[in-house]
Amino acid sequence: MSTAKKEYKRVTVKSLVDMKAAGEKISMLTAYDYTMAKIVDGSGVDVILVGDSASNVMAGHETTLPITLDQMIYHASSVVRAIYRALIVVDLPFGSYQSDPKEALRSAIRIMKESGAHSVKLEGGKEIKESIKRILNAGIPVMGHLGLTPQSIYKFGTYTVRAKEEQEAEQLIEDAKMLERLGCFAIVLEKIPAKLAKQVAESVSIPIIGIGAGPEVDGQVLVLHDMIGMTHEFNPRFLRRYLSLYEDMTNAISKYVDDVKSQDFPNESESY
Ligand SMILES: Nc1nc2c(c(=O)[nH]1)N[C@@H](CNc1ccc(C(=O)N[C@@H](CCC(=O)O)C(=O)O)cc1)CN2
Ligand SMILES: CC(C)(CO)C(=O)C(=O)O
Ligand SMILES: [Mg+2]
Repeated sequence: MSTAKKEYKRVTVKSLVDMKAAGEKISMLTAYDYTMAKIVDGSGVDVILVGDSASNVMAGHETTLPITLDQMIYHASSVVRAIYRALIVVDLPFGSYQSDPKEALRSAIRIMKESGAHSVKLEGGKEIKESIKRILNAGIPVMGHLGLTPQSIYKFGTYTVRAKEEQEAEQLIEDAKMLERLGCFAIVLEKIPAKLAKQVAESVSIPIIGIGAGPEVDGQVLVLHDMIGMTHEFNPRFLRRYLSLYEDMTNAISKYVDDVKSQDFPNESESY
């Protein structure tokens, strides 16, 4: 056997739009490091998001606001080295795009140049229209993010369901149509009523990826550490856990501690 790597057909922004047209649902998960990204990519996930949720999950911050562009680039470059198939999206962190469109483009360019990722994601609608236009003009694919936008948590004060009022719902549909018109390749909808999410997915031809947005959208995204049960104190109803790694790891690590204390580890076959 040669040492040639298995050839994968890469997921592209175009293949995602084609998947929506064909009715094939899109799977998306976060990853922030090489080892996890390798497992996620090898499992067949279509899109890997290097989310600014790394601020919570990796760094232990209360919100996504503190993570920096340099830190996002570090996470993204680690993920890029791991993947063969998935499309990689990187969150532009808080403060790296809100000041003006030129700064937004500079930040997006740094991500593309220094990490090797394929696209960026920005939170917001009409208020960041000019920034999105500029980034798209430079040939950088953009994913939108509407509904619950964690970078503006202090504007709302809570993580409750968004766009329950008629006026907010109409604005959200308007924003989604605008993002499509500008040329975004997909939109994340976070924590909004399932009925509204369905309506948005039917109103645009680009894929709508939901998190807490019900089943009638074009794909789903979750934070990896949530769905494998490592973040056991995070329990929103939209989360389905596929493993209980917090407990399993605690048990395994406790066993290791016991084995060291009792001098069961290492044994003869584990020694030289
Ligand atoms: N790890 C983890 N961290 C994250 C996200 C995630 O996806 N998982 N996503 C972003 C934050 N988004 C949310 C979305 C929903 C909720 C949420 O639903 N929270 C309460 C309910 C809050 C309320 O109703 O007032 C709960 O049940 O846990 C919290 C953060 C960034 N950080
Ligand atoms: C998955 C999602 C949409 C949750 O807010 C995200 O943007 C992140 O992980 O940073
Ligand atoms: Mg994010």
